[in-house]
Amino acid sequence: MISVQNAVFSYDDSYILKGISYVEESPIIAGLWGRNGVGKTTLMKLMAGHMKPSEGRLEIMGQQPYNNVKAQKHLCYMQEDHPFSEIWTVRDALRFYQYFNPNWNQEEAFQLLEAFELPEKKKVKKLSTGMKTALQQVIGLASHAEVTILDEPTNGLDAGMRKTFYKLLLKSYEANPRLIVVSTHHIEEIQNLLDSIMVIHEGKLLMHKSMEEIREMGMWLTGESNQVDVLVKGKRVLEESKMGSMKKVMVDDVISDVWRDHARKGGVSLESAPLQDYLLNVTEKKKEGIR
Ligand SMILES: Nc1ncnc2c1ncn2[C@@H]1O[C@H](COP(=O)(O)OP(=O)(O)OP(=O)(O)O)[C@@H](O)[C@H]1O
Repeated sequence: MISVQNAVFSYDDSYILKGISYVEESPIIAGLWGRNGVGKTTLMKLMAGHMKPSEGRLEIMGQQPYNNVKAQKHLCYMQEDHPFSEIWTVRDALRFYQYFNPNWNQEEAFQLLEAFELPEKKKVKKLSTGMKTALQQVIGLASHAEVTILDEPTNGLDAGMRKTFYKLLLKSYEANPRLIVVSTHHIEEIQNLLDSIMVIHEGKLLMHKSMEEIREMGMWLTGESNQVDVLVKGKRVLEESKMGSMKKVMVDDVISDVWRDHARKGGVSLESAPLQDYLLNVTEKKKEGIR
């Protein structure tokens, strides 16, 4: 459905993406995560055909997306702060995207408008930031495009609206599975909806894993400093803190029976690291080190 082969992108002489390869062959909800400014939007714009890679090749449903109407028929890209015409009402915006999206589901569009409490007759330019984001997600979901790309779909949404969005995203996907790529900073909130995650770091794809795999990664060990030090010797430590004689250390490894056994013998407690903390640590430059 999406194939990205060694995509490179630079603005003038500044390289943003330094060779990204990514293939998604079946309908799933895929997360895209990375620190601010790493190039998530850039990658999404390349996938959506809004920009051309400096090198490499991209295909959406077998078609290269840049400047290609055939590929655009399979695609719906809702970028952050999506440009809408100044004179449009909410209804006009729906009509416009209905025209360009052959799989558009009008019934779902109206249900989504209602769920987000978006008034059809209101001018888009008069919507609040959160309401405008909600409108973008109504369009993205109602498009039923084979490849739907949502850039920061919860930007400006309050906690209640984010919850509504997650519920509607899952409902829409389950009724009509397609490839939905979602970039997000709210990884803890959305992780239960995702099937896989891509992590971009320093212009490269640092990880592309299933959620089952990535949830297992990273663990905290807490106990007497000397015991913890023995256990983490030779391991990749991502974060540590001391409280008196106690130490808490995050290790880049997966909890296993061997770890459980060693931890029990050393009187050290073991727990899995929250995903966001793990990702922040593996994308931090200088803190980690091998013991
Ligand atoms: N038009 C442009 N000209 C030059 N540099 C740009 C332009 N647009 C973006 N950049 C730079 O490209 C890099 C990647 O930007 P991008 O918006 O893709 O990152 P992002 O991961 O989506 O960030 P965020 O999480 O903050 O939204 C940034 O360093 C940004 O400053």
